[in-house]
Amino acid sequence: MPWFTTDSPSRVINVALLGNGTVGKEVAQCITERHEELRARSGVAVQLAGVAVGEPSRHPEVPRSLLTTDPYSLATRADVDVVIEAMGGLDPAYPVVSSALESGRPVVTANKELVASYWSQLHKSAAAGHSDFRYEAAVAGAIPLVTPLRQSLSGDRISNFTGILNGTCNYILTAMDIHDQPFDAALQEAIDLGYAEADYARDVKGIDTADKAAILASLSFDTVVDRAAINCEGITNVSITDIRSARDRGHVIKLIASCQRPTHDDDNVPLEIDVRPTAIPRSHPLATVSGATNGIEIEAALAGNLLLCGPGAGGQPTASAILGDLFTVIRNTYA
Ligand SMILES: NC(=O)C1=CN([C@@H]2O[C@H](COP(=O)(O)OP(=O)(O)OC[C@H]3O[C@@H](n4cnc5c(N)ncnc54)[C@H](O)[C@@H]3O)[C@@H](O)[C@H]2O)C=CC1
Ligand SMILES: N[C@@H](CC=O)C(=O)O
Repeated sequence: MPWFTTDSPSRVINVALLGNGTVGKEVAQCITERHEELRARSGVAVQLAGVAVGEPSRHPEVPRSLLTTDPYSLATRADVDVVIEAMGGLDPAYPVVSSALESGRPVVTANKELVASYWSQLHKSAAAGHSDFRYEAAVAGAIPLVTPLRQSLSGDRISNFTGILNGTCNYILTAMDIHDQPFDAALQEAIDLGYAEADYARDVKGIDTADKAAILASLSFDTVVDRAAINCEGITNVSITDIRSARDRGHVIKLIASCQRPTHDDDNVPLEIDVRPTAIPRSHPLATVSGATNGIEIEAALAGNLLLCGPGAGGQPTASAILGDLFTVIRNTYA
């Protein structure tokens, strides 16, 4: 039984893929190599209409006819049904994604900086164009988190969350703790494994974690978080001595993001989002979350304590979340 029934049994969905780096490459590979399997399972044929990149010569595996350096023209082309944005950054991502949404095209993005910085504007663009807007891949890689917050937990009342939301930082801290590895060597490994942002300062300074925490807080507490107001401290000042001294006390240092619902539901009381390296006891559930894995504890009135863990960075885990969103928007828009 296919996932969708459409007006045409051979419905073709044309996807504009913006970005063919660590994440985009994996998405492109799944769409092309698993085309028949996905068609049999879903009931629609998903194909790449084009791939926007910075330098076409660096992508010999993509047919030249599909490559473009103009993401705006590709995303708003008349034959494009869905846009997947995996370029990163704000420019041109913001004007391209908002135009696609306003013109009625559903958009799936992995770009947390974009979603956190332009939360209200992008949701307004989606509403104006009656377009589905999905960003599961933007927070904690493959862990289903955005969809559970938007759907499964929407009738509950979340009181707080605490999480490890950056794979690069957790990889570095784990390597320093378990292997006594120097910071720079561990960072280089995280970059080589495809975990780090194009500008790795966003990871190690805690900026990426703050973007993700802002998205989670907006979803958890039905509010619009002022991203610019979040103070964050990254892991650049965490030394091997700090790690060893925490270890001697039975603790482990993690980059923790936390947020609590204000005690009074008063719009004037700002949400406090905290991002900082924190020594937690080895018995804490997040203490065993190691390497590029992410983990988040969510406390809700009815559900109680939830602990979600899984691969938080890397091309394949992120592609998993993007493909899930892709089939959700196809189901919502074309089925
Ligand atoms: N690498 C990871 O583990 C994860 C990354 N993400 C997010 O996914 C997005 C992409 O990340 P990566 O694939 O790691 O980055 P990347 O740097 O490996 O790839 C970026 C791609 O976008 C293209 N691009 C950049 N600017 C462009 C422009 N102006 N016009 C056309 N193409 C352009 C580049 O040519 C490249 O193909 C970012 O928003 C990142 O935060 C999200 C979850 C995990
Ligand atoms: N650079 C990010 C990638 C995933 O969001 C990280 O390390 O977590």
